[in-house]
Amino acid sequence: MQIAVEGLGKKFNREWIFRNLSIAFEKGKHCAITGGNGSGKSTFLQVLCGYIPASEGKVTYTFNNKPVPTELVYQHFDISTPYLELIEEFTLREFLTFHFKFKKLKVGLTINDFVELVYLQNSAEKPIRNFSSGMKQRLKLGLCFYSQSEICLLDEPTTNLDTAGIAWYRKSVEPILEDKLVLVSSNQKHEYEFCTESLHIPDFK
Ligand SMILES: Nc1ncnc2c1ncn2[C@@H]1O[C@H](COP(=O)(O)OP(=O)(O)OP(=O)(O)O)[C@@H](O)[C@H]1O
Repeated sequence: MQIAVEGLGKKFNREWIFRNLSIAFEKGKHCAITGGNGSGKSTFLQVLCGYIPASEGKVTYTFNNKPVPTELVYQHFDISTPYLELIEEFTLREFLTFHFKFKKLKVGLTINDFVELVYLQNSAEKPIRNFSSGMKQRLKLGLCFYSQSEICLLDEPTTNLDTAGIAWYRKSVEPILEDKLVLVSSNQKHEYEFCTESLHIPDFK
């Protein structure tokens, strides 16, 4: 699996957020996307996965040596970002049942296993609108960790997590590193210590 980024640029109105950005992401080479607040880390991740269009350049995805059309790329990744909306009216169990009709849960896991892995076993029948921000964050991360997708995009993964939650994140991300390509947009080293590569967005102004 490979994601090739060539001459990528994104501007909002007349302001270039990044430009002339070329890089290749490959399985096993987990990458930290770094830069200060407002430098364009989230924007880069969203362009990468096709949520918002590039202003110039292109992103090409290859799986099993075959190119994947942009409109089908979503089948291969999960993204956790502060902007991601959950369906607040659903209970956790209803939400997971719905979500895993479209995405595949990791082989061997059940929805009950998932709920335990994200430490939400006492909240399976609770509406998501009543979750705390840390509970929602563990849910978002779990959706990335425990799916069959090959790519895991994590935007500020420990946002809203307390010390125990951060320890949970660090422990939970380790086992997925063998199966998935993980890209982490972050300013905090403890979120991306496992990464072997880095991309500093301000270098592409
Ligand atoms: N939809 C939009 N329209 C106009 N400007 C935008 C839009 N989305 C982001 N921006 C601008 O693009 C720049 C980069 O924002 P982005 O959220 O990608 O930064 P970031 O590096 O992820 O920041 P942070 O670390 O604070 O989360 C900012 O100046 C932001 O105001």
